[in-house]
Amino acid sequence: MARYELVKRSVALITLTNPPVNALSSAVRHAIAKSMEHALNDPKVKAVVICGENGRFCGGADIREFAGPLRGPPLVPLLDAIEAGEKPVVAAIEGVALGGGFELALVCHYRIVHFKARLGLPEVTLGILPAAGGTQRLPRLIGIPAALELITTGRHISAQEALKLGIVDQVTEQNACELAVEFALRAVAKPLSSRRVSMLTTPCPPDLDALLEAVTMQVKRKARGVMAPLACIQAVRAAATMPYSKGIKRESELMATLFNSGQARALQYCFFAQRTAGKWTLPSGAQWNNSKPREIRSAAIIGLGTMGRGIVVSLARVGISVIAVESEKKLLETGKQMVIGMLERDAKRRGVSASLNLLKFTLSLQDLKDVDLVIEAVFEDMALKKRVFQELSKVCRPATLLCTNTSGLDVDALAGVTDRPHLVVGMHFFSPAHVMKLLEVVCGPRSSSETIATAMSLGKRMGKVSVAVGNCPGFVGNRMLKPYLDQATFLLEEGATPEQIDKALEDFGFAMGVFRMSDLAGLDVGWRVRKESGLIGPDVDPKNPPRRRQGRRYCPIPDMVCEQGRFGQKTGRGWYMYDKPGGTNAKPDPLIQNLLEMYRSRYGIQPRNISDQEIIERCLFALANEGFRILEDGIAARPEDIDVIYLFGYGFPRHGGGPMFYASMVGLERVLERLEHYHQAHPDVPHLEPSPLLKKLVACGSPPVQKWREHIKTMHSHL
Ligand SMILES: CCCCCC/C=C/CC(=O)SCCNC(=O)CCNC(=O)[C@H](O)C(C)(C)COP(=O)(O)OP(=O)(O)OC[C@H]1O[C@@H](n2cnc3c(N)ncnc32)[C@H](O)[C@@H]1OP(=O)(O)O
Repeated sequence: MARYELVKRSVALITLTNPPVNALSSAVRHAIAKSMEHALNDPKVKAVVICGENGRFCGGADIREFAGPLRGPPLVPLLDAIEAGEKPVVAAIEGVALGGGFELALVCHYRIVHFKARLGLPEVTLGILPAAGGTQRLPRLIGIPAALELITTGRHISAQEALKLGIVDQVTEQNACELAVEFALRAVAKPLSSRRVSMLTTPCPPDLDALLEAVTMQVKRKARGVMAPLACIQAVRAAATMPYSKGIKRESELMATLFNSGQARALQYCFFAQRTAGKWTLPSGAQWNNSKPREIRSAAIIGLGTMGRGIVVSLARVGISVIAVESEKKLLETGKQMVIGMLERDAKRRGVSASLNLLKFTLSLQDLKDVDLVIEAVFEDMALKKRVFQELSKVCRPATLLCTNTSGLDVDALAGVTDRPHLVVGMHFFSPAHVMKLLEVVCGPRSSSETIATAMSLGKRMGKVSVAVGNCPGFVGNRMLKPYLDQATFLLEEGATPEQIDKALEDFGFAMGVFRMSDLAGLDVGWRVRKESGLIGPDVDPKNPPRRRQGRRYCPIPDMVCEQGRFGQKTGRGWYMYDKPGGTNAKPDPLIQNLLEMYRSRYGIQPRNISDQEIIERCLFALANEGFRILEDGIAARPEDIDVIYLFGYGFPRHGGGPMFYASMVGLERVLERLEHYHQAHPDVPHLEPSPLLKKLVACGSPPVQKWREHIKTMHSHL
């Protein structure tokens, strides 16, 4: 857990050895304590260097240990003792120094950093605060404003920024450990008192209260309802107003308010869920660690609409040559200009040069014969997509992977029109594709494991969080969206307004309420899907009651909104009104209010007061209920995958953990009871009928999310 060596006859070299990130597990803390004691008591040792094995200093506390009882030596006294020791201690930082790892570096008297290393206090992203003195030492070292920013955002910084801020003493391109040993030898004769950060006086700005107030407001605006950043601010205030001995107690009290909170549990769950999602597995036994992806050097994108343009940018900026295809000259030229602009802006922001040389624009599919992979991003129309796939089959070399960016159409039906169904897979990006981190990799029944591995690995290369899902209408994300949207529109019928529903969801923590999100996405997309699926238009049986379709409750209000040409932000009108087409400032529209009133009086609906609790329960429990069905159907392999999709693709608040984790946190019994209640009140809404899996889990004593898989029969997995 930590290796102890004497080097250069007088330097104790302590190497943390806890792969993969040298986390401070109880065993590691124990080993550090023992090694330090040895070093401080051995007269041969004049100085100490602490480093981490395999080029990684330390990734912080072992997050997995947070779930159980705390064991092993507590970190604060251990770190205080290192700082107080009479022999100079140098941290040799390579790779990462994060969280408790950064706090360990802060108690060392000197810090030598490799130029590629990253440092930071990301505890806030895990729902806690840096409680091993981080909130007390960092402000003393770099001042309140800079410390506040780092601690409340959890941002990682580069070695260069750390040097500029005064956190580290030297940045090196050499081996940091070797340099640290030299440095330690030179430090032996020097006094240590000014190197003990906890003994420094915090440089305090004259307008401390105003600064703290401004940061509090900013945090509340950015992360509504999130507790940890507010606790961080209070801890930093203590660093400014109290001596270290008192500040550290305050830090510990504040940590106690967070440590066992639901938000901390949710955020820590998200950390691991995100990593679990990459570990896809198929019933055949093929999985992430036994399926080799192909190398992709060149790709083609068909269609330069909003999605296509974002995908081109995502590929080109990671060094893949891209041929972009459009059907008309004018569309090609517009798309080209937009892609170039996007890439140039992106490159400027990242301080690199735009990879425009990787791009080629063409009107001819014939130009695609040699590419490694094609992503089709044409209009969401099955007949059109089939024509494209047939054509691609003829044009591309037999080994080319054919991918579709459809947001819900049958990937296997597309595979079926090609000469290579095993090389067909869905790559469902989210708009804007160069910004949104989610990628659903849709595995058709005939997609080969190599094809899936390639799509997953390409997603990772583009910086996406890729989740493997099965093939069904809407896949995971959009399939679950339907009951969520339905509940929102039923609530409109019953008396709520779009603003009220959005506010309840945004107060819950969603980045955007359902109606603002729909306005952003464009209301015409769903309208077209409803027409194609026979819910509206000439195929509807005239004898059908007006608010029922296909034997269940149906709300036609979204169709009425679209009939007025209100397609959302792009037309300047939707569920809200905007200053102009493309505007983003949503204001309640009296015309929508009138429409709702007329609608209710036409159908004799007496509007009622609807509580925020009912809004949250009906929307979110219906969402999770569909998630349970998706698990039963084998469309998602694990609840973590569903949660990751909602966190990264649909703005579900991280501190809620995702719809499935949220359901488990509320209590599955409670979710079941509320769904039964709402289904009784609305028997014509099948989505409110509790899923068999939910009932089964409750009957089994509501196991934690991580154990649900054991209760799912995978007989008919679609993955
Ligand atoms: C209870 C004792 C009291 C302690 C009091 C002091 C309190 C301190 C608070 C903290 O320190 S909280 C932890 C702060 N640190 C972090 O948030 C860092 C989290 N890790 C990362 O950001 C990244 O993992 C990384 C270090 C930047 C490396 O990224 P990379 O992409 O290279 O690898 P990953 O796939 O993310 O991780 C590999 C592997 O390691 C697991 N892991 C990473 N960090 C930790 C950790 N701190 N604790 C436990 N496990 C960790 C990760 O889950 C992966 O595991 P897998 O099994 O392969 O999925």
